[in-house]
Amino acid sequence: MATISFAKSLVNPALKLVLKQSHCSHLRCSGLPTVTPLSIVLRRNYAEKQVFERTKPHCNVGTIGHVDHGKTTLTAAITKVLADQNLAQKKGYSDIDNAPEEKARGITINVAHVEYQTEQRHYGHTDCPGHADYIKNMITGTAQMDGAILVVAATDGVMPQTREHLILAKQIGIQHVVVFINKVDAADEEMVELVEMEIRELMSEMGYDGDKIPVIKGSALCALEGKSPEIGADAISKLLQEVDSFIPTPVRELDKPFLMPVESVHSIPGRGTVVTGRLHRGVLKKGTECEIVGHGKVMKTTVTGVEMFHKTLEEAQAGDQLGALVRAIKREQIKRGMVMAKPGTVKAHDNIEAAVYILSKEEGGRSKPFTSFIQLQMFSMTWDCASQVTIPDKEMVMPGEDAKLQLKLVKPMVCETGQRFTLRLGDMTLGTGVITKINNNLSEEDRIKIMEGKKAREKAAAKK
Ligand SMILES: Nc1nc2c(ncn2[C@@H]2O[C@H](COP(=O)(O)OP(=O)(O)OP(=O)(O)O)[C@@H](O)[C@H]2O)c(=O)[nH]1
Ligand SMILES: [Mg+2]
Repeated sequence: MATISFAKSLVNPALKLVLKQSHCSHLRCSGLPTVTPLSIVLRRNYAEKQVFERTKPHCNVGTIGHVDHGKTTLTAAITKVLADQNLAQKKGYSDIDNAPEEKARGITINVAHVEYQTEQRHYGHTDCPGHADYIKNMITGTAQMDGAILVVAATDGVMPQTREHLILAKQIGIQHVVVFINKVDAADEEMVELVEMEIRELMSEMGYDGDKIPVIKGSALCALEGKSPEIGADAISKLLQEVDSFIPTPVRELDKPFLMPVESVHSIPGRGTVVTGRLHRGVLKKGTECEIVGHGKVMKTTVTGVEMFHKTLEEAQAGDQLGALVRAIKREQIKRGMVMAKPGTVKAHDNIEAAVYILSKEEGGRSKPFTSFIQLQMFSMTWDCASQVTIPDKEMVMPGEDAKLQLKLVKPMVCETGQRFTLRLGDMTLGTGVITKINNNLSEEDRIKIMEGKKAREKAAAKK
């Protein structure tokens, strides 16, 4: 967030509104520091003025793949090829590999944000220096990717981290992946073909359309060094064409159905009940029908007025902090943590799966591992709820590790796949995660068991 306000303070005030309506609102509601998109919309011209140049749609991509397969070399090569067409600033390998440290929810991630544009779009591109950084970045969404470029070296083929990054990409909802088979200068043709078959098979196994996925073969190093254009610069241009056409431009937050997590509720004499919060996505107008969901309730109502800074307004947009006057609902019926949304677009769930990163001790986490049946408090949007944890595929999770977890909540709360959350134990943040799957809601019997477990643990804690 600090970066965003810094960037905003550089903007001519007349441009603030434009920024707010375009990208900032989207950034602000992501709740995590994101650097690239703003650096894209803000460009320094040399008369020392900031100029707003939003001429093309924006898309976030990143390189993923096994260690040493050439992700950073490819990132540098892309900027070089585009710089030759005046579409990017050339970044050297070391500019990218010395990625600055970033902190998201206490988690330290080394991540390089590079920007460039093609004729079609602006891009924010993420490259991380190490495997652990990729895992953390994908889970915490330090730079959310709308699509990914999977780099596979022709000399090695599919390797463990190729798989691991792809599994995670699929789980967290990255639906579009373009493959770059790298290092073809160092492998014979037959080998390259075998690697292509192997990768298409793996993509199908992961639930992607392995036959249709674009696979480009080339050499990032040749492109970076300006050698053998047919496998160098030309292959990079081909890759970028595929990225342009295969990865769709994301739907802007403003175009999605509205959703506002409830922060607080007030009763205003003579007017009624006002719900406050920040509009997470979409637009909200006076007269809109809405549903208020969470804490085991679903209520229908109509928004009869929208206010910002004590002034009424016609329409609030994603990112706005607002108050919404609602018809015929009492203050006592609405609670923080519920979600106000377009009817039928959100549901409360209590049985979910997630990809989670557990903080190491140095990152502020605890020093001990945990096992199944630990009870953790889950925080997401404005709600928090006790949850019982199951680790389906290992004995325990160590600090500094990532894991797949099943979380059973003591009451249904609004959850969606791709939604991010943190897990806390007492006053300590244990980890952060993203919802990857929603399972059928718990039976009454299951819920009672979890509640009993919760009470027993509370009793034990009180005794201590
Ligand atoms: N022969 C050949 N070598 C390449 C090519 N691309 C990258 N390399 C070399 O492969 C090595 C690893 O490249 P990087 O770009 O650092 O790989 P990476 O995937 O970013 O590695 P990590 O960030 O450590 O996971 C370097 O020595 C590169 O020079 C290529 O097209 N051909
Ligand atoms: Mg690298």
